[in-house]
Amino acid sequence: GCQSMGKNSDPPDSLYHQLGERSGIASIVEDLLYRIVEDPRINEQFRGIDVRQFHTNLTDQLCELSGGPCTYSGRGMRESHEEMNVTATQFNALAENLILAMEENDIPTGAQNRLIEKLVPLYPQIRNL
Ligand code: HEM
Repeated sequence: GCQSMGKNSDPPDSLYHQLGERSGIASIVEDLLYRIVEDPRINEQFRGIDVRQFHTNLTDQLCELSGGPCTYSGRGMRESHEEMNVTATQFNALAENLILAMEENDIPTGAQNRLIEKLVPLYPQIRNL
Protein backbone atom coordinates (compact mmCIF):
# COMPACT_ATOMS: atom_id res chain seq x y z
CA GLY A 1 0.00 0.00 0.00
CA CYS A 2 0.94 3.66 -0.13
CA GLN A 3 2.49 4.92 3.05
CA SER A 4 3.42 8.55 3.27
CA MET A 5 4.63 8.27 6.84
CA GLY A 6 6.42 5.75 8.94
CA LYS A 7 8.92 3.14 8.00
CA ASN A 8 8.41 1.13 4.87
CA SER A 9 10.98 -1.53 4.10
CA ASP A 10 10.21 -1.42 0.36
CA PRO A 11 8.92 1.97 -0.76
CA PRO A 12 7.79 2.08 -4.41
CA ASP A 13 10.61 4.44 -5.36
CA SER A 14 13.36 2.29 -3.85
CA LEU A 15 15.88 0.88 -6.26
CA TYR A 16 15.13 -2.64 -5.03
CA HIS A 17 11.45 -2.17 -5.80
CA GLN A 18 12.14 -0.63 -9.22
CA LEU A 19 14.22 -3.67 -10.13
CA GLY A 20 11.21 -5.89 -9.41
CA GLU A 21 12.41 -7.15 -6.03
CA ARG A 22 14.31 -10.43 -5.79
CA SER A 23 12.33 -12.22 -8.50
CA GLY A 24 12.79 -9.32 -10.91
CA ILE A 25 16.52 -9.24 -10.19
CA ALA A 26 16.72 -13.04 -10.69
CA SER A 27 15.11 -12.59 -14.12
CA ILE A 28 17.57 -9.81 -15.04
CA VAL A 29 20.50 -12.01 -13.99
CA GLU A 30 19.14 -14.91 -16.06
CA ASP A 31 18.98 -12.69 -19.15
CA LEU A 32 22.45 -11.35 -18.33
CA LEU A 33 23.79 -14.92 -18.32
CA TYR A 34 22.37 -15.60 -21.80
CA ARG A 35 24.04 -12.41 -23.04
CA ILE A 36 27.38 -13.31 -21.43
CA VAL A 37 27.38 -16.67 -23.22
CA GLU A 38 26.80 -14.89 -26.55
CA ASP A 39 29.45 -12.20 -25.99
CA PRO A 40 32.90 -13.11 -27.37
CA ARG A 41 34.50 -10.31 -25.32
CA ILE A 42 33.84 -12.18 -22.07
CA ASN A 43 32.36 -15.65 -22.62
CA GLU A 44 35.73 -17.47 -22.46
CA GLN A 45 36.19 -16.31 -18.86
CA PHE A 46 32.88 -17.86 -17.85
CA ARG A 47 33.51 -21.27 -19.41
CA GLY A 48 33.02 -24.07 -16.90
CA ILE A 49 31.59 -22.02 -14.05
CA ASP A 50 28.80 -23.30 -11.80
CA VAL A 51 26.01 -21.35 -13.51
CA ARG A 52 23.44 -22.04 -10.81
CA GLN A 53 25.72 -20.78 -8.05
CA PHE A 54 26.76 -17.75 -10.08
CA HIS A 55 23.10 -16.93 -10.72
CA THR A 56 22.21 -17.21 -7.02
CA ASN A 57 25.23 -15.23 -5.84
CA LEU A 58 24.92 -12.40 -8.35
CA THR A 59 21.17 -12.14 -7.66
CA ASP A 60 21.80 -11.91 -3.91
CA GLN A 61 24.56 -9.37 -4.44
CA LEU A 62 22.45 -7.09 -6.65
CA CYS A 63 19.49 -7.51 -4.27
CA GLU A 64 21.61 -6.44 -1.31
CA LEU A 65 23.31 -3.58 -3.19
CA SER A 66 19.92 -2.23 -4.28
CA GLY A 67 18.70 -2.11 -0.68
CA GLY A 68 16.74 -5.36 -0.67
CA PRO A 69 16.46 -7.86 2.18
CA CYS A 70 19.13 -10.23 0.87
CA THR A 71 22.51 -11.23 2.19
CA TYR A 72 25.24 -11.95 -0.32
CA SER A 73 27.14 -15.00 0.87
CA GLY A 74 29.59 -15.51 -2.02
CA ARG A 75 33.27 -14.64 -2.03
CA GLY A 76 34.63 -11.13 -2.07
CA MET A 77 34.98 -9.44 -5.46
CA ARG A 78 38.78 -9.24 -5.28
CA GLU A 79 39.12 -12.87 -4.29
CA SER A 80 36.69 -14.21 -6.89
CA HIS A 81 38.17 -12.26 -9.83
CA GLU A 82 41.86 -11.96 -9.04
CA GLU A 83 43.06 -14.76 -11.33
CA MET A 84 41.06 -13.51 -14.33
CA ASN A 85 42.96 -10.40 -15.41
CA VAL A 86 39.68 -8.65 -16.19
CA THR A 87 40.32 -5.77 -18.61
CA ALA A 88 38.54 -2.41 -18.66
CA THR A 89 36.86 -3.50 -21.91
CA GLN A 90 35.61 -6.68 -20.27
CA PHE A 91 34.29 -4.83 -17.25
CA ASN A 92 32.43 -2.44 -19.55
CA ALA A 93 31.15 -5.36 -21.63
CA LEU A 94 29.59 -6.93 -18.56
CA ALA A 95 28.05 -3.61 -17.50
CA GLU A 96 26.69 -3.14 -21.03
CA ASN A 97 25.12 -6.62 -20.99
CA LEU A 98 23.60 -5.86 -17.59
CA ILE A 99 22.06 -2.65 -18.97
CA LEU A 100 20.64 -4.57 -21.96
CA ALA A 101 19.25 -7.23 -19.62
CA MET A 102 17.58 -4.50 -17.54
CA GLU A 103 16.23 -2.91 -20.72
CA GLU A 104 14.78 -6.31 -21.71
CA ASN A 105 13.04 -6.41 -18.31
CA ASP A 106 11.54 -2.91 -18.73
CA ILE A 107 13.57 -1.36 -15.91
CA PRO A 108 13.38 2.46 -16.08
CA THR A 109 16.59 4.19 -17.20
CA GLY A 110 16.98 6.00 -13.88
CA ALA A 111 16.94 2.72 -11.98
CA GLN A 112 19.39 1.19 -14.48
CA ASN A 113 21.81 4.03 -13.81
CA ARG A 114 21.37 3.77 -10.06
CA LEU A 115 22.30 0.09 -10.11
CA ILE A 116 25.33 0.71 -12.34
CA GLU A 117 26.47 3.44 -9.89
CA LYS A 118 26.41 0.86 -7.10
CA LEU A 119 28.79 -1.32 -9.11
CA VAL A 120 31.36 1.40 -9.85
CA PRO A 121 33.08 1.06 -6.43
CA LEU A 122 33.67 -2.64 -7.21
CA TYR A 123 35.75 -1.80 -10.29
CA PRO A 124 39.22 -1.87 -8.64
CA GLN A 125 38.40 -5.10 -6.83
CA ILE A 126 37.13 -6.88 -9.95
CA ARG A 127 40.08 -5.66 -12.05
CA ASN A 128 42.50 -6.49 -9.23
CA LEU A 129 44.00 -2.99 -9.33
C1 HEM B 1 30.14 -5.14 -12.32
C2 HEM B 1 30.87 -6.16 -12.60
C3 HEM B 1 30.84 -7.51 -11.92
C4 HEM B 1 30.14 -7.95 -10.84
C5 HEM B 1 29.16 -7.18 -9.98
C6 HEM B 1 30.50 -9.34 -10.65
C7 HEM B 1 29.99 -10.15 -9.65
C8 HEM B 1 30.32 -11.46 -9.46
C9 HEM B 1 29.82 -12.31 -8.40
C10 HEM B 1 28.84 -11.88 -7.32
C11 HEM B 1 30.38 -13.53 -8.55
C12 HEM B 1 30.15 -14.77 -7.65
C13 HEM B 1 31.35 -14.95 -6.73
C14 HEM B 1 31.21 -16.26 -5.94
O1 HEM B 1 30.52 -17.16 -6.37
O2 HEM B 1 31.81 -16.39 -4.87
C15 HEM B 1 31.22 -13.47 -9.71
C16 HEM B 1 31.94 -14.52 -10.21
C17 HEM B 1 32.55 -14.52 -11.44
N1 HEM B 1 32.81 -13.43 -12.22
FE1 HEM B 1 32.18 -11.55 -11.87
N2 HEM B 1 31.40 -9.71 -11.61
C18 HEM B 1 31.63 -8.62 -12.40
C19 HEM B 1 32.48 -8.55 -13.49
C20 HEM B 1 33.05 -9.64 -14.08
C21 HEM B 1 33.77 -9.62 -15.34
C22 HEM B 1 34.00 -8.35 -16.17
C23 HEM B 1 34.16 -10.89 -15.59
C24 HEM B 1 34.93 -11.47 -16.75
C25 HEM B 1 34.99 -10.95 -17.93
C26 HEM B 1 33.69 -11.71 -14.50
C27 HEM B 1 33.87 -13.07 -14.40
C28 HEM B 1 33.42 -13.85 -13.36
C29 HEM B 1 33.55 -15.30 -13.33
C30 HEM B 1 34.16 -16.18 -14.43
C31 HEM B 1 33.02 -15.71 -12.11
C32 HEM B 1 32.91 -17.16 -11.59
C33 HEM B 1 34.08 -17.46 -10.69
C34 HEM B 1 34.01 -18.86 -10.15
O3 HEM B 1 32.91 -19.40 -9.97
O4 HEM B 1 35.08 -19.42 -9.91
N3 HEM B 1 33.03 -10.93 -13.60
N4 HEM B 1 31.17 -12.20 -10.23
